[in-house]
Amino acid sequence: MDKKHALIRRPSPRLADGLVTHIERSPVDVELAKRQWEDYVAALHDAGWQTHEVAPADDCPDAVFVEDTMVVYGDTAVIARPGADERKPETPAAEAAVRELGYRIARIEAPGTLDGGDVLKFGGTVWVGRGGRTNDEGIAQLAAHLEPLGARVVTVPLTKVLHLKSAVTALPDGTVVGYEPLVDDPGVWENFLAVPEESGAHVVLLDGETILMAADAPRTAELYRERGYRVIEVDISEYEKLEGCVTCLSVRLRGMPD
Ligand SMILES: CN(C)C(=N)NCCC[C@H](N)C(=O)O
Repeated sequence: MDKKHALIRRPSPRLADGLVTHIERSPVDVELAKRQWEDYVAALHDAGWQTHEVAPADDCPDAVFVEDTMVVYGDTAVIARPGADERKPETPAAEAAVRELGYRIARIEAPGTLDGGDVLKFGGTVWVGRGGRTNDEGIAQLAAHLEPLGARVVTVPLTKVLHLKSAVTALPDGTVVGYEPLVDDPGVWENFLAVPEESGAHVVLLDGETILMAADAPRTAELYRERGYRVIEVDISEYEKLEGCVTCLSVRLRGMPD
């Protein structure tokens, strides 16, 4: 069976200067963060994923959150135009990495802004959070790129957290999971499931039965196990201090369950 592929980007030595918008800044232990990143990558490898490193961007504190640089749909990679100016230099090397892997490239252009973390895909539907980082023009451009490929693009309000995937992600069966106090409108999803912990709302699908999530949501992990999933937990405390979560640290490529 073909390996599953994911992009990753190692943390910058300036990680501790990463952006913080909705939470209080607290000191980041960069050495611990590097070890946590190695463990995250090892968890992907253990689950049968092959990783491809985007060239490091040592001057960009938030570059490790590589998910934000693009939206991949089928054989197309739509290169994001980050809503935060500090993050705009992150995209050229990310684009080079997916181009090298054979993706067709499309781009969000000014005045559009869009961060990959604002985009949740499942079964042909693409929900996009319109909030701090992604604007209407960015969403319109994404729709123009993806709708001809068969996607249905739905705009979702987002005011309480940084990115849509800070609020909700989807389980392998399509259930959308979220920590309700941080979800603007849970009614957007017919199959919404409220989880008891904030970081329990963030899952990376490793295969149809296996979920990767942060280690600080044990009650939610148990809930997922009760639903029959194998749950792998990783400690990403240093990234959470920068409003990062498990999804942000990779981009899953072709053939992945979204
Ligand atoms: C789903 N999420 C949360 C992401 N995809 N990205 C997190 C980026 C965090 C960074 N400090 C920033 O403020 O941009």
